[in-house]
Amino acid sequence: MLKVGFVGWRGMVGSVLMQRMVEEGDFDGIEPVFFTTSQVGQAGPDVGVDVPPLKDAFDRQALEALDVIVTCQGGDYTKEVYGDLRAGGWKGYWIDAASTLRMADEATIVLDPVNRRVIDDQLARGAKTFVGGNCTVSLMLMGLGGLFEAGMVEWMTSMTYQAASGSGAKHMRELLGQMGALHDSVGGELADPSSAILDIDRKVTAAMRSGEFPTENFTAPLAGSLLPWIDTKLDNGQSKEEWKGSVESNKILGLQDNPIPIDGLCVRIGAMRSHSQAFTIKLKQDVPLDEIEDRLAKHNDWVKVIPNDKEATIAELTPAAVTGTMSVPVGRLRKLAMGGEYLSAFSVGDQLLWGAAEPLKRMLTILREQ
Ligand SMILES: NC(=O)C1=CN([C@@H]2O[C@H](COP(=O)(O)OP(=O)(O)OC[C@H]3O[C@@H](n4cnc5c(N)ncnc54)[C@H](OP(=O)(O)O)[C@@H]3O)[C@@H](O)[C@H]2O)C=CC1
Ligand SMILES: N[C@@H](CC(=O)OP(=O)(O)O)C(=O)O
Repeated sequence: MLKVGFVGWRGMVGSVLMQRMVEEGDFDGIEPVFFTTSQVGQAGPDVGVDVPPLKDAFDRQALEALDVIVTCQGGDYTKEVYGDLRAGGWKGYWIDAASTLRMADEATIVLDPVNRRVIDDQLARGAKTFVGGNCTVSLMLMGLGGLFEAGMVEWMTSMTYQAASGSGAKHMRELLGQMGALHDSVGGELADPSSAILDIDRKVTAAMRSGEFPTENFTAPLAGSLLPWIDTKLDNGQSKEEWKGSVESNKILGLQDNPIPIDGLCVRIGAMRSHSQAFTIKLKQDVPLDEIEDRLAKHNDWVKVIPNDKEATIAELTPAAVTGTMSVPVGRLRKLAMGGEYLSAFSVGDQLLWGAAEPLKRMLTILREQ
């Protein structure tokens, strides 16, 4: 029976992972050990099987005794622990949500409905380090996997609409705080149907720009606004989030030697936990739309093609409809005015499920079934 250590299980990503593993009975047939950086000795989570008290996440001996370590603790933990463990000769499997190791040669980015072949090849070669992809990347590939599988894509842009959860739990709280502050600034006017909308707008804008507006985490208003920059700046002017869209996608697809150009702008919006993306896809050939829809729909069990009409789009292709579900709808499929080789698409997906926890959960299952 695999002895599996979980680090970061009580964080936001970790909690979603625990929830999914309990739902699918994934704790049967493994020996789970739970770790913490702050609550050593306290009771572990209720996952339906007996678990020992929480162990210290920096206890080398306890970590070295494991066959698998699954961590959602974040990049700082990975930096502090992974290198030393490997240098000390630990040969277990490391499954990680953080970006730290993704582009390292020894690491495989896991998204098995898209790259099971790559994962199996790496396992056969003795690879031991498996990392979940960036959320927008994983969600894009879950939605558009059929086109990549068929080798149809010449290049692609991805313009993202990313939810607050991608920045963490405090940011989700702050978004709601900002929404509340905006509402509070015009509570009286909203209760009065005859109040002038431009007065309401002026007051809301003043509230947003005031020193009291809660912006400690985002550093700027997000509610009622948006933030067209995510993560740090690279020398070429891309944000790091935009860079990931290209390098991680090609690594997942096993196309590093002949990468598909993928680029775009990453934007934070006031959604809670589902990321959306608008794509312009340059196809290698003018393929009929019905064939495209068919390939997309058949690629995996979670993608859902939404007809390109207003009712279906508004009912099914929004964060409000998708959050908390495993579904990755893709719609707004049509040929653009530039010509038959130019396809538009729009997709939505839960950033904490397929965007973070699910690929890790499934990698653990792949190891169990080996
Ligand atoms: N692949 C992807 O797209 C994504 C990856 N991530 C990765 O996952 C990492 C973790 O993200 P996220 O889950 O948002 O981080 P959280 O901040 O929610 O949790 C991280 C750790 O904080 C500690 N913690 C302290 N206070 C609390 C509290 N009140 N409730 C819960 N935990 C608490 C816990 O560690 P302890 O028990 O040791 O105190 C927990 O494991 C990120 O740093 C990132 O690397 C995140 C989002 C998406
Ligand atoms: N950066 C993503 C979330 C995230 O954690 O990404 P990564 O796993 O690549 O660091 C977002 O802000 O939406």
